[in-house]
Order: sequence, then C-alpha cells, then structure tokens
Amino acid sequence: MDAPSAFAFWTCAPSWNNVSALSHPRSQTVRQKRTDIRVRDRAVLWRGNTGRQGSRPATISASSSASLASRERDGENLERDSAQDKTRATQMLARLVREIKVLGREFWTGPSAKTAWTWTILTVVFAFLNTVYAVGISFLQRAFWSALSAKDTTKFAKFLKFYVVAIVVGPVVITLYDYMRAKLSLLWRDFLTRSILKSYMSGLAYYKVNSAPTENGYGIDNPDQRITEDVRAVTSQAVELICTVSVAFFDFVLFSIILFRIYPPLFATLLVYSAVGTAVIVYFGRRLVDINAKQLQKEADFRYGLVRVRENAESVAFYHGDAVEQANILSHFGKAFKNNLLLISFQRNLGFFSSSFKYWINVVPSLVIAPIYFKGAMPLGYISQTYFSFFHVLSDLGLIVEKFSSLSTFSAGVNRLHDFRVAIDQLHQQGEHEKETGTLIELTEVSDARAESEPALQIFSLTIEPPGSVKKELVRDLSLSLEKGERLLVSGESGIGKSSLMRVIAGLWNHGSGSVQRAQLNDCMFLSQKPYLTLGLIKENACYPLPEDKFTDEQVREALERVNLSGIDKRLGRLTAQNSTDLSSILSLGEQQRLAFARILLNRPKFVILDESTSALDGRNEQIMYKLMVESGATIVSVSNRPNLEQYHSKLLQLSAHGKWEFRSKGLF
Ligand SMILES: Nc1ncnc2c1ncn2[C@@H]1O[C@H](COP(=O)(O)OP(=O)(O)OP(=O)(O)O)[C@@H](O)[C@H]1O
Repeated sequence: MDAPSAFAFWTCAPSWNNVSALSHPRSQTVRQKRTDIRVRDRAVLWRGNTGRQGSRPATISASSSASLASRERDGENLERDSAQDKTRATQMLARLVREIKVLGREFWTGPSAKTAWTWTILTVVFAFLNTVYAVGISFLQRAFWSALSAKDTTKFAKFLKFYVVAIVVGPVVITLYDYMRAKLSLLWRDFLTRSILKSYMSGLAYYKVNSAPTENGYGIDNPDQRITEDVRAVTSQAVELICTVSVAFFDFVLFSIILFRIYPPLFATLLVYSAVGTAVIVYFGRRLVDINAKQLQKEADFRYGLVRVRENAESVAFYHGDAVEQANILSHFGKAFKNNLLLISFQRNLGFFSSSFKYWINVVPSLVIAPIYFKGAMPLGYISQTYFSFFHVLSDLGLIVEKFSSLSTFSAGVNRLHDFRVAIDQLHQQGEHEKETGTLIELTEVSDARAESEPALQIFSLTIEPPGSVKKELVRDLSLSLEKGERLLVSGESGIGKSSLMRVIAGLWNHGSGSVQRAQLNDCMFLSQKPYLTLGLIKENACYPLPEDKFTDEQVREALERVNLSGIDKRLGRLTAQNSTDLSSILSLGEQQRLAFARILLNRPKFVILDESTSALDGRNEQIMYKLMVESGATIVSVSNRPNLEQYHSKLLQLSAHGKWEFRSKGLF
C-alpha cells in the first residue's frame, strides 16, 4: 500500500467513540456496561426512593407560556447553579471515595484478605498483559505496514504469521482479564452480602432498622434491594472503574514511551492533547454529574407518584382524588422535564467540544509526523503505530469520561449501601453501649423445666422509652404478674403505648429499664391487627410457623371450621398451591384475622399476645374467637379498647398519659 492509500485507510477509521467501540479490546465490556447502567437506572427509578423524602408536590404550570418562562429562568440561573453544582460534584466525588474505602476495607483487610489480594493481583497482572498485548499489536502493525509499503513479500509473510499467532493469543489474554475482573467483583459481592446479611439478621437489626433514626428522618427504605441490587451493582461498578483507570494508566505510560521513541514531539503532542481534552471534559463533566444525579431524583419522584396511586388506588378512588393526584404527578414530571432539558443542552455544548476533539485525532498526529514521512525519513509502519497509539490512549480517556458521567448513578448506589451499613452498625453499637450502661430492659425466657413453678408473665419495675428518645416514657415503673391461663386486657387511648408494651414483652424493644419474664419464644404467638400471610395457600398459612406437613388436611379443615372459615378452601379452589399466592389481596381483613386465629388452634402456644387482632371482626365472630382463646387454656395478653372484651379477661391494665397505669383484677375498677 502506498503512502496516500495508507493515510486514507487511517483517516477513514471510525470516529473516536466508534474506534473505542469497535476496535478496542474492551469494547464488549463497554457495551455490556452501558446496558448495565441502563438497567440500574431503571432499578433506581423503580424503587422511587432517591431523594423522595422532603419532596413536596408543587402546582403545575398550566400554560405553555408559563413553562417557557420558567425554562428561560433556568437558563438565567445556569451560571449561578453551575458554581454550586461543581462544588456539589466535588463533594460527591470525595464522599464516593470515602464510602468505597469503607465498603472495601473489610474485604481487603479482614479474614478474606488473602483471597481478595490474590484476585486483585491477578486482575492487575492481566490488566497489564492487556496493555502489553496492545503494545505488541502496535509493533506488529508497524512491521506489517512497513513490509507492505516496501513491497517486501518475505517480511510481509513473516509478520502475517506473527499476526495470526497474536490473533490467537490476544483473545485468551483479554478473556482471562475479563474473567479475573468479574471474579474479583463476584468475590467481593459474596463477602459483602454475607457480611451485611449477618449484621442485618442479628440483634433484630432487620426489625429495628425500619424505624432507626437517619439523617433523612426515620427508617432505612428497601433494605432488600440494598442487599441485592445495590451490593451487586456497587461491587461490579467499583471494580470496573478501578480497572478502567488502571488500564488507562498502563496504556498511557507504555504508549507514551513508544511515541517518545518514535519522535519526542509526538509524545508532547499526546500529552498536551489528552491533558487539554481531559481538563475541559472533567471541568464541564462535574456539572454533568450533578445534573444527572438530579435527573435520577426527579424521575424517581415522578415514578413514586404513580406507584403511590397504584398502591392506594382504592383510597384515592374513595376520595375522588384523581385531579389532585394527576396534578402532583404532572408536577413531578414537569421538574424531570425541565432538568432533562438542562441535561440535553449541557450535553449538546459538551458534544460540540468532544466530537471535534475526537475528529482532530485523525489530523493532529499526522500534522506532527507527516513532514518527516514525506522526507522519507520514516517508514509507513511508524505512521500506523503512531495512529494506533494515539487512538488507544485517547479511547481510554473516552472510557474514563464515559464512566465519569455515570458516576452519579454509581454514587447513589454506594451512598445507599454505605448509609445502610452505617445504620446497622450504629444499631449494634447502641445495643452494646446500652448493655454496658445497663439502660436496657432485661428479658428472661423461662425454660420448660422451670415453667411449672414460675408465673406465665412477670413484669418488674418496667419503664419503656420509644427508640431514639430518652425523654418520653410510655410506661413508668410497671409491675405485674400473670399466672398460667390468666387473661389480661390492656387498654388506653391511641398512641399511649399499648403496642409498645407488647413489643417489649415479645422482646422486640428493649429501650428503658426493668425486667420481663415469660415463656420461651417457641411457646409464644403474636397476632397483630394485620396478620402476616405467607405466599402459600390456606393450609400453609393456617399452620404457620410450623410446616404444613405437620398437620393433616382434616386437622386444618377442622381448625378453619372453628374460626368460621369452613369452605374457604373450596372457594379458593384447594387447600394447598404450587404457585405463590398473595392471600392478603384476596381475603378480607376479617378473614385474614380469623385465619390467624386458626394458627393458634393448630400451633397451640402457651402464651398468646393479641394486639387489636379482632379489630376487623363483627361482634359475633369476635365472640367466637375469644371463646376459642378461653377454651385453649393459654395465657393471653390482649390489646383493645372494646369494653365487651372485658368479659373474656381476668385482669385489666389501663395505661394513661405520662407513663401512668392501673392494674386490677376484673371487677375492681
Ligand atoms: N419506632 C418508633 N420510634 C419512635 N417512636 C415510636 C416508634 N413506634 C411507636 N412510637 C411512638 O410511641 C408511642 C406509642 O406507640 P404505640 O404504637 O405503642 O401506641 P398504641 O397505644 O398502641 O396506639 P394505637 O392504639 O393507636 O395503636 C406513639 O407516640 C408512637 O408514635
């Protein structure tokens, strides 16, 4: 190939993005990554929780002129926002690095350190081999093109053979590098999932975290998705990001040496070119990171508005709230739309720069090297190597920039995971601290051996404080005792602390002081107002928490009949099901409550807590349930304000304001 045609070959090469997508050894991964990011975006939006707190629906601008005016205002505010956004983006980056370090520390320094470092080193070695392979290819191409332009058939045949060998070896190196990277992130995910799950499932953290105080209010939302989706995305994206930067670094060093050795001004050109490109893109990109983050948040608010209507469709319909809901949802959409406009305008401006920057790669090296080539002082192969090196280093830069603009999504995941981890750790630390300072309620479970001689429930000098508050006392200095088979009715106005007392007896809350003694957890059953239903059918739910094979169909049918649910199996088709069924969306609340009573009949606990568990029942059904409880002989603690329930109880506890209480045997009030 003569010089002009070789030049034409290189200048007809695809643009920067396409080069990186088509000829870069990591193109597959990049394409996969883009898909991952899109999927992740959808996941974040589906959750609808980014920045949800504190978002208030605004009125919608009905006329297009109003919306146009506000868009213009956006343009005016652009400059002022720009400075704030850059600061926010810098803070976000600093926070991201800090949080990633916290999430990775245990994996790389704890008991798994040996495995972690083995795979990290293997990944780095293969990242380096990846670069070495690219360097080798560049030299082969140089020799190949030089032989071609010199019309040297012997050398051409020789380098063609080398080329074939390189084509066979290369994919092995690249594939192994991909594998090492994937394995490293999978091992980290495995470690992080186990570690978080262990922490989450111990010390009732899974329960307490729902109402734990956080910087945004109370409760950590969607722990399930943080443990599944966020851990997966964060571990793979972090490894991906670090590998991209490492490879770019290796590429930059090795190809710079090559360019320097070919012709030092080439190296200087690369340095200036990439430094200017990076500086401009990073400078404006920081703003892009923040606008992207806002877009995620606004889309999430929009989506969340729709999710809430779906979840509360019946209530909205009863209120005829269609117009208000529509206005709220459109208001959120309006904000997402405005931010999106800003985003695409910004991308357009950045695009003017980055596209011309890409196309100049075709010209800049040739401006430096062409004069020497035309003098005949350099073979054509060197030109090809120069282009290869330029494209390679600058496509790395492109990859980094691409990762940079998706940092907001990545950062949101890291942030959510970090907050979750911190909230759980704080709960454990708080528990430890309270144990040490003795500010916890002491709970004793009576063993079977001692059960005969001990009362069914003994409460001594109990003071209850809700979590996160030391000032409020729901119950102060309560002492009482229940013998086996006795039934206690707890009443008091709404919000006074009735359910809190039940939580303390169950062992879910331990804030305060004093002691509680009761039967072991296996002998206790707790029925709330809204019973927990499994995804099984009637039999599984009636037997819960015992497995359904512990009971015959006849036993289950008999229990159902006693709670006035006979025939429900026929109505639903059968007693058991292969597929999961959400009974809570089929059965009425009253039917669900009766099904929960069937559980008591089958499981036969010695101690039962009933927290407004007949609230949805009519008088006749409530009477049936309580008669069954009396017949069962279990010790019962009920929470209710219905006076007609007093007849089924032997003891009464009245809670009142400021932690006051009255405990009487029935008839002594
Ligand atoms: N996780 C929590 N963190 C902080 N405060 C809480 C928490 N749970 C409940 N509280 C507060 O404790 C108080 C007592 O709540 P509790 O649920 O025990 O009331 P209740 O008497 O059962 O009310 P109701 O009859 O309306 O169900 C309320 O003021 C409530 O807001």
